[in-house]
Amino acid sequence: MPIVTPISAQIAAEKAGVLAEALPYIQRFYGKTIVIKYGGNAMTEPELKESFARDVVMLKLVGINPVVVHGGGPQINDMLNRIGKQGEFVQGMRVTDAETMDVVEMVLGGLVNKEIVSMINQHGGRAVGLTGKDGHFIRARKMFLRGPDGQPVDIGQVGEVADIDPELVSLLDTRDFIPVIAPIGVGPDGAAFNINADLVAGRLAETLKAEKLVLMTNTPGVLDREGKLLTGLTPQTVDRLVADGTISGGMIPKISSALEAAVNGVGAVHIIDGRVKHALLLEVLTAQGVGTMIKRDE
Ligand SMILES: Nc1ncnc2c1ncn2[C@@H]1O[C@H](COP(=O)(O)OP(=O)(O)O)[C@@H](O)[C@H]1O
Ligand SMILES: CC(=O)N[C@@H](CCC(=O)OP(=O)(O)O)C(=O)O
Repeated sequence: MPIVTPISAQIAAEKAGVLAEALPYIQRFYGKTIVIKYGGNAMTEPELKESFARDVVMLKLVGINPVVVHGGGPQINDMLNRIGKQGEFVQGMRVTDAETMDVVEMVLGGLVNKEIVSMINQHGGRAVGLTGKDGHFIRARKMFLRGPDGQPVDIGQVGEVADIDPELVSLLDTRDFIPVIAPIGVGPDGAAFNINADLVAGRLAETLKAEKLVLMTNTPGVLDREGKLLTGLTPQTVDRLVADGTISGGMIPKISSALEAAVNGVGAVHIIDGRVKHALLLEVLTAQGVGTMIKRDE
């Protein structure tokens, strides 16, 4: 007879408590869509990637529809370095010439996308990888930034979302597939556009009328100048934090996309630390608020 070591009553109660805690969240999100932005900075150790894949599969199995939008900024930088090029950013957006666009498509649409798809599938999910070129479902237009003098700055083949057709993603959801989306859009003439993944995730969450948008990154959330975690952020507070330089770089498109989603009807928007194991599960299925919550108003 196999020998079974009994776990202590206390550990058993703790484990049962955690599992039972998930019930109201499963009920609340059952049949609903959650858009998850998986940032390139959160894709570090294999163990973390695996915990992410398991979390996504688990959400799907309990009846929630996870839709993954991934980034891959650091992975693009690595590939650019290999061909002797240096990544260059303006206000958190990559300056994208024709050669860089090829690398972006190769890395995001190819390597990174397929790694995530394959990891989810290895854990029993049915993930399908897409870029906005598939069914032309993410239509883009060229993005112009404003320089300090108010003049437009041309950063090349960088796009903003013009329009998202939700049909393809909804179809995959209803057939129990898990869409995994690379942030590449298509212009009116069929050209590819490099779009910041936070912007795609935010617009997709709005278009799909998602219950929740979770942005997974490499900080505990939005931090103040002393490194303290800020939460319950509103448009007014964010404007002030950007103006005084507390929020900078890649956090700028992230927070503006989070705010837009909150203002445009996405029930809950969170920026969380993707370097924490099972951060996604903790965020969605427990009362453990990990990270910064964004609110539409005071
Ligand atoms: N106030 C802030 N709080 C937290 N992170 C900030 C802040 N301002 C700027 N950042 C930077 O934003 C980064 C996250 O954005 P980004 O590098 O684009 O991540 P991701 O690849 O996950 O999208 C952080 O690692 C940090 O360096
Ligand atoms: C226009 C622009 O900047 N596009 C991003 C797309 C990838 C991305 O957003 O990746 P992370 O989420 O990992 O930062 C880039 O080229 O890096």
